[in-house]
Amino acid sequence: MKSFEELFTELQHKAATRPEGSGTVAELDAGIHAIGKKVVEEAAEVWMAAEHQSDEAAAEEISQLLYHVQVMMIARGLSLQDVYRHL
Ligand SMILES: N=c1c2ncn([C@@H]3O[C@H](COP(=O)(O)OP(=O)(O)OP(=O)(O)O)[C@@H](O)[C@H]3O)c2ncn1[C@@H]1O[C@H](COP(=O)(O)O)[C@@H](O)[C@H]1O
Repeated sequence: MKSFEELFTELQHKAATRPEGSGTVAELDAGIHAIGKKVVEEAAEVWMAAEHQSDEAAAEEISQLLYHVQVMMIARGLSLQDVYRHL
């Protein structure tokens, strides 16, 4: 299990070191437009899971949405602090 902050640190490291086979690197290379489509797709899956599926399924979809939002942050060069200061 990992926290939001720990995942963000891991993804920043992947972006910097670009290991072979990383889905994060592939998604970053696909660009903002493609990442945006994943964010919207996962947001819709969160909505559907929350309305129609189990707590476990909803939690899993939410984790995937958080992942893609973090990838978007890294693609835009945003830090956690850049976002947290709006919370
Ligand atoms: N937490 C995640 C994570 N959540 C979601 N995803 C990706 O988002 C996709 C969403 O799943 P779906 O069920 O919607 O599958 P899908 O629509 O069929 O997905 P695709 O066809 O787009 O692959 C998954 O297939 C993963 O590619 C994630 N990919 C990676 N991570 C974590 O990110 C870290 C770095 O991963 P890599 O860069 O791949 O090493 C690791 O700790 C991973 O556990």
